[in-house]
Amino acid sequence: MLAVCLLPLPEQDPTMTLSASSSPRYTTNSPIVVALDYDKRDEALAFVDRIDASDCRLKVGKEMFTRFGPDFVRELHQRGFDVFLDLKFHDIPNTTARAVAAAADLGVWMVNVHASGGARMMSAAKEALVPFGADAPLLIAVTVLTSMEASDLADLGITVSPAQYAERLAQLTNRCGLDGVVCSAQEAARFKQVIGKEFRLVTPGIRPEGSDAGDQRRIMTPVAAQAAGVDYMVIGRPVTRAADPAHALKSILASLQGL
Ligand SMILES: O=C(O)c1cc(=O)[nH]c(=O)n1[C@@H]1O[C@H](COP(=O)(O)O)[C@@H](O)[C@H]1O
Repeated sequence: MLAVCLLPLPEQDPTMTLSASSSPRYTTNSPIVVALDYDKRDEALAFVDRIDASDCRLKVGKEMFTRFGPDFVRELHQRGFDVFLDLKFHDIPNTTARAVAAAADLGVWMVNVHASGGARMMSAAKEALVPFGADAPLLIAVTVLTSMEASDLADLGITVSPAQYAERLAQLTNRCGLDGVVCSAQEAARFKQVIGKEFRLVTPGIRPEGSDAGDQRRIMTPVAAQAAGVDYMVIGRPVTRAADPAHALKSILASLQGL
């Protein structure tokens, strides 16, 4: 099922350990997941080659996966990084379950589906990971995209607030036995309180003080997100579009360590 290849352990960081899986599963204390949304493979790898796998995990989303495919994920694994495969599956239960199993075969650390695909879809996805045992990736569900605000939901006929709708989807995700959700950091404190500390919260829409929100709407700074209890913060453009992306990542890490 999983291809077996031996990856060298980076010697410089004793906090990192490989699991039995063929891909890296590092226990890094870093809560940062950098969204590698580049349209050029070489540009993405030039950035990756300047950072350390103990500083962050990497997210491969629709753009890079569509351009460069599973081989790009394997390249990141070979460089020692854990990968969050962010393809936000949303389909009939059978198709979603098979896609999630394909992600597990690739050896990724985390994979996601849309919670709005419903309970049967999420349960099928969860079930598809059972044969992978301890090597299964974390399975999380997207609640309400961080780019959405109340008026966007109203257009869809949803009249509750983004926070209320996200909570409803998060509760459903939890009942289906998934590992956590993607939500806004603005919802994190409430979800930790009502769903529990073990339920992982992955939060995009992270913007360091003074950086451009762009298309994001429900945003928070890295420091505030950490204080709100998020487990993993997804950060893209504030790092990748910075004049010096590796330096931007280090600065955000330093701001978090100052807490
Ligand atoms: O699932 C995601 O990662 C995701 C969910 C969500 O609600 N909002 C969101 O922005 N994302 C992703 O997180 C990343 C955020 O990137 P930046 O806005 O550039 O920091 C993008 O790759 C999005 O696809």
